[in-house]
Amino acid sequence: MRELLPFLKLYRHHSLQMGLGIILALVALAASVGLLALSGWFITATAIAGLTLATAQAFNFFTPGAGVRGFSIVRTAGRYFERVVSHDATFKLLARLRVWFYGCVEPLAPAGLRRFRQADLLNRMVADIDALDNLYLRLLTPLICAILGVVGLIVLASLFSPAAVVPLAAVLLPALLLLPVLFYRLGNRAGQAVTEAKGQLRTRLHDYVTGQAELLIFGAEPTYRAAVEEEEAQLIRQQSILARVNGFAVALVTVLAGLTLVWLLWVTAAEVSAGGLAGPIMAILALATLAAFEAIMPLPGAFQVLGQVRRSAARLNEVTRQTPMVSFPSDNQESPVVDGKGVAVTVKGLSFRYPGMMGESVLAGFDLSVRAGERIAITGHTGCGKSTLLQLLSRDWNPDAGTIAIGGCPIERMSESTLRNVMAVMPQRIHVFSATLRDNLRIASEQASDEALMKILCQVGLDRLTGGEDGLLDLWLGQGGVPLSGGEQRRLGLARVLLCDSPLLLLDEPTEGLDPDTEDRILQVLNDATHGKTLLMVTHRKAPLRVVDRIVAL
Ligand SMILES: Nc1ncnc2c1ncn2[C@@H]1O[C@H](COP(=O)(O)OP(=O)(O)OP(=O)(O)O)[C@@H](O)[C@H]1O
Repeated sequence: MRELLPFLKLYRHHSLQMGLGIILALVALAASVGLLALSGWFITATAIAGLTLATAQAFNFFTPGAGVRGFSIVRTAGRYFERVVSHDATFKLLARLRVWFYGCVEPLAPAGLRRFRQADLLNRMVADIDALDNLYLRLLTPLICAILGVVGLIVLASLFSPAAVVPLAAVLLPALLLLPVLFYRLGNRAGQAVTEAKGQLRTRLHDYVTGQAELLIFGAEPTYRAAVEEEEAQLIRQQSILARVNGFAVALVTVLAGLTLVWLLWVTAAEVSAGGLAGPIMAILALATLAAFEAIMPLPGAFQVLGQVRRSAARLNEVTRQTPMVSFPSDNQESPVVDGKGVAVTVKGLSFRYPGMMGESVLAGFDLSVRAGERIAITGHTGCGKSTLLQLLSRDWNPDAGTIAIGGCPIERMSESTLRNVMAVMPQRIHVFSATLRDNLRIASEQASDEALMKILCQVGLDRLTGGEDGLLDLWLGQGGVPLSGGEQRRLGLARVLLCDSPLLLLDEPTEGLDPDTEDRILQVLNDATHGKTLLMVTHRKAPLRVVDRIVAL
């Protein structure tokens, strides 16, 4: 159960509200037992009172009638407020869990997240965190209610009939101890498998849907669909095991309730015949026993989901317990010196190999010295490490050996915000957010006015896109909206870089996929915009070499 500890610690922040939820659940349970018990007594006592006219006239119908109504109002109100309070606590808890999880994930990107597929990570973030709400709602609350409900019933029984304590204690106490253990064992393996299978199915489905075009073109769709169906069948198999265990739990508790009732009636009937116990009290005990089994009923289900909850917690811990490969000092230990509009970049003896990579290092003892305001192109055969160099400069990874200094300051001595502010990066793959064109641009400069955004769009030639209803900046991009061509995506990436106004620009293939005319135009913009700035541009093409001062072959 150690995997649950980090999450239980987060529960502390909402302990008051969660405690109130449990108290309200207990109030609702007590009212439920009271309602059944009093109703049983009332019906029996009324029947007995009705045997003679004298007793019928003397019988007080009003007080127990009011009691029945009172209990039913308290039960309804208790259940209502218990739901409101406990669900509100759960939502707050889920929000805290998500923020905490995101806080753990962020420093891992990108190096530490490489082993997780996107859909799998999303599944952990959504479904596995959701599963943790079971811990409070379906496990903790029913368990506490069941324990207190059973103890309360046995104490109540002991007040009226010591003989009734025997069947109640003999059945309810072992049930309280054994049902959780039994159903945890029965549901554990299938529960864990359900969590795992849901993750696998979502990941496969995501691949199947996003790769639909390729699958159809290459005729691989039936094979892929069969794999998705196999994952689904696996999930259904495990779910049906859980459903059978659940059915068994309901049957077992129902049989136990029936047997306990018969036993209780047997011993209390003897007491009633002997005159030691009033008939209506016997009815109270019988119906209170049935109500107590209502409190026991959720226990098997609760412990059945424990396997799923533990697996979800373990899957989240797999992510959160990783140490970030790159860590930044919280405060700047040194600041880079900006010379004019640019910064100098010095790389000495840089070596790097991706974790788990076989063969030679991507970079081995690489040196580079770039003056402030110098513009260089980095060329070399495919796979020689050009993009890796840019990623090392922006600290996506730490080098295995060697040093990098920007503006005379070693990059590991800069806080993350200083490093991000000193450079603007255009990566090889541009991420287009499912958002408006304006929002996609504003990730580079939150304060940029619409005029500034339009000016940049004109410069990179994206002003010719067909605008949304409210104008070009409101055009919806991304998966759900208008897809951009490869060349348009590159120009969006370039527009972001130009908006940043940083002294150091790292551009990875900025003109890839552009026709010669557009490329010329973009290079002209780049030439004008990068005067005085330091530019490191990775390229395979000849045209961009026109705008640089020096070419470095890797
Ligand atoms: N995240 C990664 N994990 C493991 N290996 C990687 C990773 N990224 C790149 N590589 C490998 O490192 C080598 C250098 O990759 P890199 O992307 O830096 O090359 P490049 O020179 O930019 O290539 P291209 O010109 O094709 O873009 C390649 O062999 C590549 O397969």
